Amino acid sequence: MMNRPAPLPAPILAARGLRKTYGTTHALDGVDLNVEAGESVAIMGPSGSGKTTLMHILSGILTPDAGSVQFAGDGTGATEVTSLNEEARAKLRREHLGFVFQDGLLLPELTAVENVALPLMLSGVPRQGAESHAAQWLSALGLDGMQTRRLGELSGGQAQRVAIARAQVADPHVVFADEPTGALDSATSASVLDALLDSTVGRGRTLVMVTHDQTTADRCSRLVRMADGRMVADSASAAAGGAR
Ligand SMILES: Nc1ncnc2c1ncn2[C@@H]1O[C@H](COP(=O)(O)OP(=O)(O)OP(=O)(O)O)[C@@H](O)[C@H]1O
Repeated sequence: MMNRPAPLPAPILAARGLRKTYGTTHALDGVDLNVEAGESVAIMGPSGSGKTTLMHILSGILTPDAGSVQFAGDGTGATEVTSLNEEARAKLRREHLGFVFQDGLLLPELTAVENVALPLMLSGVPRQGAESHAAQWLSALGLDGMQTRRLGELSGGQAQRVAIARAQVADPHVVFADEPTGALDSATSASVLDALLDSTVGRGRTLVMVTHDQTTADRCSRLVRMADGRMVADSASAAAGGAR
């Protein structure tokens, strides 16, 4: 038994006062969000409510008009993502963040193992080492024997598993997923979601996921709801100590 509580770790992501406007549209209208390491956060809300904009700003794909995002997962203290230039944000994304999109976005001319190895090779890992690590991830995601298949030779669920392997291969602290099962039937969707959760929060990593699907959201430890560019509900603040 510990006789005093461990110090609270800093959130892995801390967003303050995020605003983003497109013309007269307030895509984000003052969003604050802390994400703790090991959480799986589902972001839900109507179409156009700002979910993707929020995720893109949290992950340094987009910069906000106002507000800040701090990332504390690279072992060097908190990095103010919003003050980095495009090149530094690209490096941070490549080395510390993973991405899974609805349509996988695999390169069709590359094999599964080449697609998964690519992020490592872009970070300077030699091809052989990158591909052997990629093959291990494909295997962990149930894709033994699929290494040399191209996108057109994979089912939708298999392609999403390849996309998950690619998102994990550089061992990112946070994986961002935008409707990762949105294009799949419900049985395939459930097994791909299992793979995504096992490979992220199952290993103590953090998952931030946009979804329209309540069943998918229910598998996450936390649910954040957006409406009109604002966060209108957060299960972590609804229950004392957070809903985990
Ligand atoms: N590049 C852009 N240019 C102009 N308007 C944009 C742009 N990106 C987003 N918007 C607008 O900002 C608002 C929020 O968009 P966002 O994509 O974040 O919503 P969302 O909740 O992810 O929607 P969906 O569920 O339909 O994907 C919408 O009104 C959208 O039309």
